Amino acid sequence: MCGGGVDLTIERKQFGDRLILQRFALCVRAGEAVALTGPSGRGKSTVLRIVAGLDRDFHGQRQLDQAVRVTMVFQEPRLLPWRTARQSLLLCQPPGGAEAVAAMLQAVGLAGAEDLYPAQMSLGMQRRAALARALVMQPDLLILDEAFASLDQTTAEAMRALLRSERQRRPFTLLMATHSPDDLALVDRVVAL
Ligand SMILES: Nc1ncnc2c1ncn2[C@@H]1O[C@H](COP(=O)(O)OP(=O)(O)OP(=O)(O)O)[C@@H](O)[C@H]1O
Repeated sequence: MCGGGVDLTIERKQFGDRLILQRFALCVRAGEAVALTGPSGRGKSTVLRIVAGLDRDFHGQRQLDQAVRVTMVFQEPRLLPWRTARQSLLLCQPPGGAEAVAAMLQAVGLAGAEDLYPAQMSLGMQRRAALARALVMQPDLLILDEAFASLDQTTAEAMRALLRSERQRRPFTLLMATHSPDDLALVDRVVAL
């Protein structure tokens, strides 16, 4: 086990009889930032879901410190349709309560949009709300699956800056799948699939 981070060995991962991953190992130290890159369909999201504990149907081993708080931002924002942005964040019972929720929504540029439902938000706004929901929980491990895709350059850069400042304020482990070369400046190490 590598210092409270992630220690993953996938001997084999199949969907039905399709072999997706074979003999893949990933070790991320606590506090490290790692990007997974590689062509579409190579298995990046699959690895992230396995690390997050959402997919246990594989041959191999996953070790994660029991006490680690993991949050994940999916490729699709996955907000609850019947909750406003503010309610979605509050529902997770974040450590800083309503004050932290308001501050985080402001930090992702959603001040004034706190009481909108997902259907009333653009995809980019939903993505930022999903990022805010993950960050406000003060995770030990944050998993991002192409979280900045479909954001315009300026907004994506603002989200990267937010991530950087959050990690400076309170160091946490970051594991992200990305196709964007701009994201690589955020990480210590790149793992190509
Ligand atoms: N639930 C599923 N059922 C069957 N096959 C799946 C499932 N999820 C993923 N796959 C298959 O697993 C492979 C890897 O998919 P995955 O989403 O992990 O790739 P990826 O590298 O993240 O791709 P992208 O960059 O396009 O997001 C693909 O061939 C995909 O068709």
